[in-house]
Amino acid sequence: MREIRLKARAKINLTLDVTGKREDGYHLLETIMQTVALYDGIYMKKLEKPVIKLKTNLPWLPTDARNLAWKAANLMRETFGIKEGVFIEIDKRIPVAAGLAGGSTDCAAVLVGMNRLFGLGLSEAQLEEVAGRLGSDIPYCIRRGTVLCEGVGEVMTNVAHPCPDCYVVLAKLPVSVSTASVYKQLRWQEIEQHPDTKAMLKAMEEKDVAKMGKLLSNVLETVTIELHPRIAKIKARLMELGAEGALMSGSGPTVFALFTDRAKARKAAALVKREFALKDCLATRTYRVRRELRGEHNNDRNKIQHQYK
Ligand SMILES: C[C@@](CO)(OP(=O)(O)O)[C@H](O)COP(=O)(O)OP(=O)(O)OC[C@H]1O[C@@H](n2ccc(N)nc2=O)[C@H](O)[C@@H]1O
Ligand SMILES: Nc1ncnc2c1ncn2[C@@H]1O[C@H](COP(=O)(O)OP(=O)(O)O)[C@@H](O)[C@H]1O
Repeated sequence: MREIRLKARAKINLTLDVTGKREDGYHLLETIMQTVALYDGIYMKKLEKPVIKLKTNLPWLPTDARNLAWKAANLMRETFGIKEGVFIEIDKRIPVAAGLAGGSTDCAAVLVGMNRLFGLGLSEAQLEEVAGRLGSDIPYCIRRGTVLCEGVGEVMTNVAHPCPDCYVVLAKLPVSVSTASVYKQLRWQEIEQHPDTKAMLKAMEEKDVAKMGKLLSNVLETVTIELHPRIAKIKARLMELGAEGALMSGSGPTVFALFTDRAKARKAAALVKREFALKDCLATRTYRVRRELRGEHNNDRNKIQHQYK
């Protein structure tokens, strides 16, 4: 194989709780992650020269070792003694620094692409292990689907009954939020309202999107909404426009809202985009991976055949 095209999909956090802090300062999480259909296009081609060349459609995005996709290719070359080089082109469609794991998912896709392009034969479990060396939510971006993530994101459990298919509006304020400063400002011991993760899993089992909407909860909102109160206004407007629920994703600033009706979701996205003068506001849908389409919730990672579409 000389070249490959992959779709690196974004994620949202349906619930996000902070349950403690590690000795190194990282916060311990309990979060239900969900893949959405929105993706960055990734094209990879083998090069004879031993170099990593990266190109993106965003002129200001770094294309050197600061880019997680570059880091992924580099780590794979070093770890597995790959002599040839690789050209990577990223068609960035996921808003950057948005709480949608755009960089992490590009990184995961490049790990998958290197595995296939160079015939390394690594299992999903092995890819997840390599991914964990590059960032805490990158193993999830390898696995995808509806996954309960604990630890700092790397302890993953496939959810028995994944999120029912529904429409998702993503609305990002044009502000940048530093994940590091959100965690730093979070007074996790004083949090009063914690997500009810078990109830969310039950609502998914019942395929009850309305119930899920009411249970959406993210403790990082307390910090980011204080910094950017317009996040709360966008949430309220999306609810007025018929959303079953609305929440900030990850450390923000993107707000997502769940809809059962496609036309309503598209209309809400168009209206919110105009009313709040947003560059990034669109309607997408939840994305299920093959194991979920087959009704499996196998946590034996070695048995899961890797599929990355
Ligand atoms: C908030 C979440 C939820 O899914 O997603 P995003 O908003 O990034 O999408 C993640 O926990 C984002 O994890 P990750 O992507 O690894 O965060 P990074 O930007 O690498 O971390 C920046 C800094 O945030 C702090 N940090 C990060 C993760 C964590 N569990 N606890 C922390 O305290 C650390 O100080 C770290 O140095
Ligand atoms: N391939 C990439 N795509 C987007 N951002 C990247 C990438 N590689 C590195 N970054 C850097 O990662 C930072 C966080 O971006 P991103 O992963 O999109 O945000 P988040 O973690 O909030 O979802 C950005 O400041 C960006 O410069």
